[in-house]
Order: sequence, then C-alpha cells, then structure tokens
Amino acid sequence: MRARLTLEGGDCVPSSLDLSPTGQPVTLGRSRDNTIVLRDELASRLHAKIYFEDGRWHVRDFGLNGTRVDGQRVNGSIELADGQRVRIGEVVLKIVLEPKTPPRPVKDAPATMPVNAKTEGPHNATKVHEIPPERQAPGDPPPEQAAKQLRVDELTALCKFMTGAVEAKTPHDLTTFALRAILNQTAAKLAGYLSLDPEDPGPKIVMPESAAIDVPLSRRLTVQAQAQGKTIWLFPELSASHPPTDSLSAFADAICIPLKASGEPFATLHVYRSGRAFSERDVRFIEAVAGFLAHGLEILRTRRTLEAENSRLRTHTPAADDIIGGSNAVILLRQQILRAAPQPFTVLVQGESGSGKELVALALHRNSRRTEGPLVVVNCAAIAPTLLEAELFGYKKGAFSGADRDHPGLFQQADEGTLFLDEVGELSLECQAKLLRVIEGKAFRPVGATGDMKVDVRIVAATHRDLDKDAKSGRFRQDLLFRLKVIQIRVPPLREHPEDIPELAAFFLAKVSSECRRNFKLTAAAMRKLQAHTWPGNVRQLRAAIESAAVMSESDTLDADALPLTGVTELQTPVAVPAVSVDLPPSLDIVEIEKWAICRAMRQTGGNVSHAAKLLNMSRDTLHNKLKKLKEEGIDRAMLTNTPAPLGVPEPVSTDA
Ligand SMILES: Nc1ncnc2c1ncn2[C@@H]1O[C@H](COP(=O)(O)OP(=O)(O)OP(=O)(O)O)[C@@H](O)[C@H]1O
Repeated sequence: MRARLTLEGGDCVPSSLDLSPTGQPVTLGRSRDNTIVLRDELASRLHAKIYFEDGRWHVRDFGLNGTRVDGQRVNGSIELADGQRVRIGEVVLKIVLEPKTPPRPVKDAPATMPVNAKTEGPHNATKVHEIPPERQAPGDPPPEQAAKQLRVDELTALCKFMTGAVEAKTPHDLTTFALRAILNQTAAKLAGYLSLDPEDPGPKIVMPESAAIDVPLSRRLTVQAQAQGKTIWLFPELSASHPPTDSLSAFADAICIPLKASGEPFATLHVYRSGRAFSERDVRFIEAVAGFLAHGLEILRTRRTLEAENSRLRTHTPAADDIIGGSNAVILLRQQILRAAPQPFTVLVQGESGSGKELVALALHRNSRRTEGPLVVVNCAAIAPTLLEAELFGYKKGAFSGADRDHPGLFQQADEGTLFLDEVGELSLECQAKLLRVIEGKAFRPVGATGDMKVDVRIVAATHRDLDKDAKSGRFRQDLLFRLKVIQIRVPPLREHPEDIPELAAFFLAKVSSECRRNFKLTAAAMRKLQAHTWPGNVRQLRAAIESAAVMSESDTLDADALPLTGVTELQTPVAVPAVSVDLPPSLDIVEIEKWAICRAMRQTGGNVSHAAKLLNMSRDTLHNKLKKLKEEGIDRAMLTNTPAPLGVPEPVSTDA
C-alpha cells in the first residue's frame, strides 16, 4: 500500500514524500542524514521512523520531546491510519494512504528510485515529487527516454550557449547570458542568480529584468541547496506547503542549483516555472548550463586576479625614469635607453656587478613596443650548464630522467616579449652556438623534440665581463658577440657618478622607511662616509648598506658608525671624485676585482659559501659557479681560504682577513 506524507505546518525538507512499502524506512530528525530533515529545535537528530510492516504503515518514536499522532503521544510505535497527522515539535506531516494519482513507475531511471528512499537523480538532484504523467508536455518522448536524453534542439541550444559564453568578458555578462539561455530553452518563467559571497559585486541577477523587483529568490531553497550541495528540484503543492507570502507560491515548480567549481558553492541558480512541472530534460539542460556557468565564473575571477597582479607588476617594472640620478653619466644612460628601447635590435648591457644592468634591461622592455608582452629574466650563471639548454629551449616529456612532462623553454615563454639573458658571458660554447642560431632568426628544437619551433623574442643580454677579451681568447664566440652588441649600453659604476650618492641614498632610505613604517634619516657624518666610499659593489652595495643600517638601528637617525662599511678613509668634506679606499685591490681590472672580492669573502668567512655569498651580495648558486670557474683556473677553495695571495689574486690590504 503506497502512501504520501505532506507537510502541513512547520519546516522540513522535503516538504512532501511518496512512500513505497518495498522501500527503505523513512527516518525523520534534525540531522541531514535523515530522509526527512526537520527544521525544528524540538526535534532530535534522529527523532522518528515511518516504516511498513505486516501490511500497514507505522511510526516509531526515538525523540526526546516525543512524537504525536493526531494529538496522541506515541509510546514505542503505533500504526498510522489514512489522514492522520504526525507532529514533531512544530512540524506537522499528514499521511495519505493509497494516494489517488500514484506516480507512474519508470524503469531503470534513478529519478524513480523507491520513492520513500532519499532520492538522487542522475543529475544528483533531490527530487521532491514525481512528475505526474498528465504533466508531460504533448509530444515529449516516453518518460524512460525523456529522463535520459537531451533532444537535438536542447543540445544545439547548449552548444550555442557555450560558444557564446566563452566570449563573455565579465561575470555579469556571463551570468545574464546563462539565464537568458535557460529562459529561451525551457518554459521557465524566471531565472535568477544569487551570490552566497557577501563581497560579490553582483549579488543578485534576475531575468527577465522586469521580474527582478517583484519576485524575491527563495531563501528557503537557497539554504537547502547550499546545505545539500546538490540540485533541489521541487514540485510543491504550493497551496498546501507554502504560505501565500512565500516567493514560490506564484509558481508551479522550482529548481535551485548550487554553483560550485573547485570548492564550496559560491552562488545558487534559481529557475521557477508556472503552470506545470519542469521535465527531466529541462532539469538536465539547466544543470548543464549551471555547470558551465560555475566554471566560467571561476575562470573569469581567476583571470581578473591575474590581470590585477599583472598590472601591479607592470607598474612596478621600472621605466627609464626609475633609474635614480641626475649626474651626466645617468642622464646619458637614460637617453640611451629611450633611444634603444623602441628598436627591434639586440642590446648588450655592460657594467660591473650591482651597477644597475638589470634595471636597464627592465627599462628597455618597459619602453619598448613589446611592453604588453612577457619579460623573462634568466641568470645564465645561476643555472647549471648541463641544464641551461633545456631551460632555454624547453624539453619534451621523457627527454631525460625527471622530464615527466613537456616544459616550455624560456624562449617560448618570452614569445612576443623580451628575454633578458643576464650574465650572458657565462654561457657554454655549445649554448652560445644554439643562441646564435635563434638570434639569426632560425628555428630551435626543444630537447627530445622531433620538430623545430620559432619564436619572436627580443634579446637583451648583460654581462660584467669584457666579452671582447673573452672573444679573443676563444672563451666567447666572436660571431655571437657581433650579434649581441648591435646596440651597446654601458652602465657606469657608482664610483664614476658619486654625485648621485645623496639622491640614491635618499631613495633607498625612503623605501626602507616605508617598508619598516619608520622615518629614517642619515646624519651629515653618515652621508660623508657614504660619499667617501668607493663602492666596489656599486649601487647594490649602497642599497644593502643603507638597508642593513636601518634595520639594525634602534634609532631612526643613522650615524656613520651604523653603516656596515669597513676600511673606508673618511674625508673631511664631500668630494665629487671619490677617495681611494684602503680596502681596494691594486688592480682596476674588473675580473681581477671580482676574484679579489671572492677570495676576501671566502677568507673572511672561513670558507663558508653561504656567508661569503651574503657578503658578496650574490646568490649561493652564482658564487658556486664562480668558485667552479676559479677552480678551472687552478684556484681551489683551500687556496682561497688559506693562502694569503693566491695566483695573482691581490692580497686584501685591510687587517680583518
Ligand atoms: N640608478 C639606479 N637607481 C635606482 N636603483 C638602482 C640604480 N642602479 C642600481 N640600482 C639598484 O641596485 C640593485 C642592483 O641593480 P641590478 O640588479 O640592476 O645590478 P646588475 O648590474 O644587474 O647586477 P648583477 O650583475 O650582479 O646582476 C638593484 O636593487 C637596483 O634596483
């Protein structure tokens, strides 16, 4: 004997349920695990059970606050008769035995699971009510098929929606496009989007727009869909279960779908219709649109975040104006950058370590026609020579052990933009040959690939080495050098423009002040000390000295002794030309100065590479590579740390070694 439970008072989900004698017992309670979830404070988590036994329906009470049938408290269990009302707290459910319009049995379709079981359709919907056969639209295929297949016109509409949806630029456009597609394809009267995120700029969108003011989207359905995380498909007997004030009372059927992509639902999609119930196909169509909408909205949001991040980074990429200094040397440098930037040619930036070569490369990109394209920076000295080729040109999955997927090389990543090859002088001869081919406009082949590829990349290279000298000694390819130095820019070392020290110091001081939320100042003595120093580490060393003094100082006023500069001959008055510091190596050959600095740092730190790298203001990898090269020249680590003056490396003059 079939039966039906219908809500008459209070709140529960679902609000009506068909019972089958062969189905599972129906449980009632506050917990979401129950077949009927009671929204009532007085209900226990599992409060009662309705079950079929000996040809009759019964109710068994488990609740603390009791269950009543037509006013009588249930002790243990009692049999239910037609028309009786089961009351738990404020919830009143009427039982009707053998309802007059029994649901039409549908074979195989999960939407017609034993009707008193928790129903989850193929689309994972909680179906509250079967669609009576007389509500099928004329011309619909039999329910068996209807439940399973979208028709050609629906699939066409879906494809049309998807094709158009990828063009949508904003979440609002995409949402209205989806709502319109639903209204056009189904017989829905109203479709709405309701955000669950309080910070969503478009919290509610209703189509047609004329209905937006008059029809609120059901809060009850929203809560239900959000809590259950799946489609709620309601065909309520509205007059019975909804007060006339309820927003759904004007409709015959309603669907509410939680929109979620990778996490919790962030919105719900409401679709209401009048006259008759939605068909199974309607629900499937709406679910397909909802799924696409949810993912589309997430993609648009991610894109927005990336665009904001990108524009933030662009604003932080320096232009020529961000190169500080009013000296003739820096004015000339800025002019050269502005002249070179728009040209399509390769630029070779030369200068000592820390003098600002990377800053120049960034400014070249920022002022070029490729500014909208990517800027990819690679430090050729920091990548092991064996890996460099794969890094630059990419590799295919399986090209070598550890290559578990295709990897686009830096050239590919920089397509239509700029590739900045820092420390280009450190490239192996083999890599130089490959680089030459790409610069000559020829194709390259990723490691392990069978085909060649071409990219449109402008190369800006930088080096602190004397590449002409290296080319003469055969260490660097002459033909590559010619290609690289179509435009040459020399970045002057700081000792050639000491008049910029006060401005640079003020700039770095302002930066560190804003980072530390303090207001640092330099005393006159401190400024004199800065101006008297010869800065072998150039602007980078100046910056590091100021930052280190600031963060280590308890006071906002930084005096000379706060500056971590040793062996400086302090002069009485600031000078235009710097004094020679006693800790300078005798030779001014930049390669020799670097060797001397490495030797000194290694000795000072007792051979600790990490500490030495910190002192030298370079990465550990860079120092390792440089140590390796020194070793190739016959200067090993022991010699560096123990010998006073290894192989032509000048002995530091100061006494702290
Ligand atoms: N004229 C300048 N104005 C402002 N900041 C500068 C200037 N020159 C250099 N700097 C700063 O000094 C630091 C070192 O600069 P950069 O990294 O460009 O030097 P580099 O010559 O590329 O060094 P390396 O050869 O070691 O890579 C950076 O923090 C940079 O912002």
